[in-house]
Amino acid sequence: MIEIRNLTKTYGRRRALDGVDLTLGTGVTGLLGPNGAGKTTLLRCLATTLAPDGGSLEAFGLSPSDPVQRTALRRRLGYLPQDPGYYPHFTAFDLVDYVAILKEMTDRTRRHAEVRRVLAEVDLTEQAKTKARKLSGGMRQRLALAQALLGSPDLLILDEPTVGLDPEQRMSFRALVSRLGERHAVVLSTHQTEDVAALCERVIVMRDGRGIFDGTPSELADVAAGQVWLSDSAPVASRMFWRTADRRYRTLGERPPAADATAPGVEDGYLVLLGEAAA
Ligand SMILES: Nc1ncnc2c1ncn2[C@@H]1O[C@H](COP(=O)(O)OP(=O)(O)OP(=O)(O)O)[C@@H](O)[C@H]1O
Repeated sequence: MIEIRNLTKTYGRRRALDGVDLTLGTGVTGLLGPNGAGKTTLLRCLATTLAPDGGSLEAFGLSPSDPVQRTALRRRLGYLPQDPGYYPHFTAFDLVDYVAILKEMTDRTRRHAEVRRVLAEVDLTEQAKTKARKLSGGMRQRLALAQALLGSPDLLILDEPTVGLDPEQRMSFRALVSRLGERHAVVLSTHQTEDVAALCERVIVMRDGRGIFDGTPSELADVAAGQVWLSDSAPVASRMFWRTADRRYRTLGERPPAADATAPGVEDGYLVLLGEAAA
């Protein structure tokens, strides 16, 4: 459905994308990677808001480099950018309606029905008449998602959708996105390994403008197999350890004295992978 081949993008002397190859289908795909890895740049190319320098990108057989096909592609995608702007004095309804007008939904009755539908989908029906500036951060994030859902796009592109949400909001947001993943292709970027474990069928780890891992969350966790340990005292010889909720020490790497082996999680695999990539 989406084919990306050898995609490159350079800002000045900085290679933000350094030959990305990717094929995407339905379901939820997560892009994970440290700051500056190129996630936003890749999502912006996919959302057709940024032109790559080289390589090819095609979604649903449509290429954004062709103006006519680009317009057709835009009709089939919804995009939640990293910093969605909003007009503070608009109500939730008016904001989504405004985007619907920009999306060329000209029939007023049908457009308003669609605005009500997407507001209900993100559980903001009761806030429809509330001004955007009075909404909480989590509600505003859901409002931004609502505009991306207009017209039931085949492809949803979500750039760090869980940023700024509290744990409860994150949980309901994840439930919403995994529900959407049943019907749409969803690509999201995140710094939260819990997001990936909870809702992505596939995870791509990026670093320095390249994909360095492509697999399921449990395959990513397996990268740290045999390298995760729990002990009662702090491991003196290791720098990769942290306190757990049950007041033990979780160590990545060599086995500390008197430590028990434990099953790796997505975060463990991610950290080991980044450590290996940096070595
Ligand atoms: N408009 C721009 N002008 C110059 N450099 C840019 C621009 N946008 C991004 N970059 C650089 O390109 C690289 C990739 O940035 P990008 O925002 O795609 O990374 P990211 O993985 O999304 O990072 P983060 O997790 O911090 O959002 C970084 O080195 C960044 O500084």
